[in-house]
Amino acid sequence: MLPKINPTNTQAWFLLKKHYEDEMSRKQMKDLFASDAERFAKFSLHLEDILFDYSKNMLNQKTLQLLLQLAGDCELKDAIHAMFAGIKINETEHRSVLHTALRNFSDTPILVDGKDVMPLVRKVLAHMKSFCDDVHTGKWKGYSGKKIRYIVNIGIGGSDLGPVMVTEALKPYWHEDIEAFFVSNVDATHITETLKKVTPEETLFLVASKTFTTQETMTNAHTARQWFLHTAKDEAHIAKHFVALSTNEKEVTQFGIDKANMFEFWDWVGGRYSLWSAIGLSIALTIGYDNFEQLLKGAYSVDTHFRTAKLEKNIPVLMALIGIWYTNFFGAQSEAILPYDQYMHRFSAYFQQGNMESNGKSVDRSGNPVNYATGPVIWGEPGTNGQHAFYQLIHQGTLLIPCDFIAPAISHNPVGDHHQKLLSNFFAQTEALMNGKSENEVKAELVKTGKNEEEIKKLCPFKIFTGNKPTNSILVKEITPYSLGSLIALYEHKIFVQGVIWNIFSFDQWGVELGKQLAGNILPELLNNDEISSHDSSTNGLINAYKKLRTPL
Ligand SMILES: O=P(O)(O)OC[C@H]1O[C@@](O)(CO)[C@@H](O)[C@@H]1O
Repeated sequence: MLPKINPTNTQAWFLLKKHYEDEMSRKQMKDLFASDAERFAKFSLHLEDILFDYSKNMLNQKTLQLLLQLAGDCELKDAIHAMFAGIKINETEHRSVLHTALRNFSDTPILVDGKDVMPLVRKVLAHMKSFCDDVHTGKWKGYSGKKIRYIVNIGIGGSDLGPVMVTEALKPYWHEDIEAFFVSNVDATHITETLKKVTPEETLFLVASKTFTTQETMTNAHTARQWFLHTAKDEAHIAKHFVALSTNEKEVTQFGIDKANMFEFWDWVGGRYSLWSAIGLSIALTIGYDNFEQLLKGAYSVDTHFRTAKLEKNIPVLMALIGIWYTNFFGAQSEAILPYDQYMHRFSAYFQQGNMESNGKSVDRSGNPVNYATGPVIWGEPGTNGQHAFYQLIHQGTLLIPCDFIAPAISHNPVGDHHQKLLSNFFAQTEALMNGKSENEVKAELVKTGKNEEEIKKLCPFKIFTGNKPTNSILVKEITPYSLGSLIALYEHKIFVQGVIWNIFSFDQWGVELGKQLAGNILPELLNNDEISSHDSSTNGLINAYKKLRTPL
């Protein structure tokens, strides 16, 4: 069990509030730098090939000390131990939380209900490896004797976002004979457009679903099955072109996939934490099992850091505490993740689910409504594109938006000076957000343009940058399977730490149920032309308008 401590009742919270009101709410970051030449050295950390620079934040040593005291008051260390030890901290679903077991390269057994899960984990990994080898060598062929060339992963949420993000981020590592596609939306456009690009004889469908009951996934899987059989004819050929990634053997076999073609995982793996499991088969098939294993090892390295590093030197803990500082004391309501790497274009989307489905909660671990803010909105786009879309608001808007800037020092595509131009923006943006541009600096610039005093007076207010906009900078040597695994694990553990301190349950997702339930009620109403009056006037009005617009059934 996790402790049930309301963070606002801790001494640290009281002291942090006072520290914010008396000191930090009025502090200028540029003054913090001006008064301490060693600020960068003091507020940055290295973890293998990752540099985490948290110096461009609205904090000083006292802030950190109080945030770490908050972690102590909320018994964070015990919570970390509890997760790794397989204690059922997902209390509302009576489950352990052990995505870390999926990448446990130590000899340490991990017990769930008294049974070591590691033999099971290793058995599935071995099955994934041999399957990848068979597909890549052509030992596993399609029904007409052709090698598998196309992988189509059919899944949604955690059964899609992780594989998509990782295979996109690691495109330079793709197996030369494999092309991967991902279908998630129940909008038939997604499966229709994908099936245009593949052939039944050369395609392997991965039906990825922890529950194997998700409407979108099962609908798309049946459509893919019909499409396949239209050419292949014989249902016996299904076995060569459909595999299942799931915890639910009963539903898998009912769908018509042999359990020998099922790659299992377990209920102690949350959907949004499942890319390390059998859900990662699409990753392993696309980049090769050895690279998939490097991804696991990169995450394992961070797990070890997270479990053993002192809190003050613990990167995920610091990421989490800095986020709490802005969310709960500065009133920030969102955080931007801005990877300066085009391959990483789905990284922030991945953590929309990871973060918002974990910590988008308003009831604490005792079942009471919280009286403080919890999970922020997570969003972002790759740099430099974001600079031409929303940086105006980050620089000069009224909202405080803490940003994580991520960049590789080495590009996979070192064409001309492109990478240096990308990095010059990566460095410049956090500098500009921190320093801003003062009225005097603006006036001096405008004088040089030859504008008269009246024009300068009029224009000046619009060109001032207040600065003091907080950012973390994460500089990675290169985006590789290993370093990507590490980056993902850093954010996973940040989310865990925040959930512990916010006294919420981060590993269930009851909030996704109501919409699905009501959609199930409405679906049969759409399958006839009758006028509907069973809902509120808006829902009735919309449904009836739809029926008038569409071709009558
Ligand atoms: O893997 P599955 O069971 O098909 O669930 C898919 C997604 O649906 C959810 O919204 C839960 O219903 C996400 O938590 C999950 O990742």
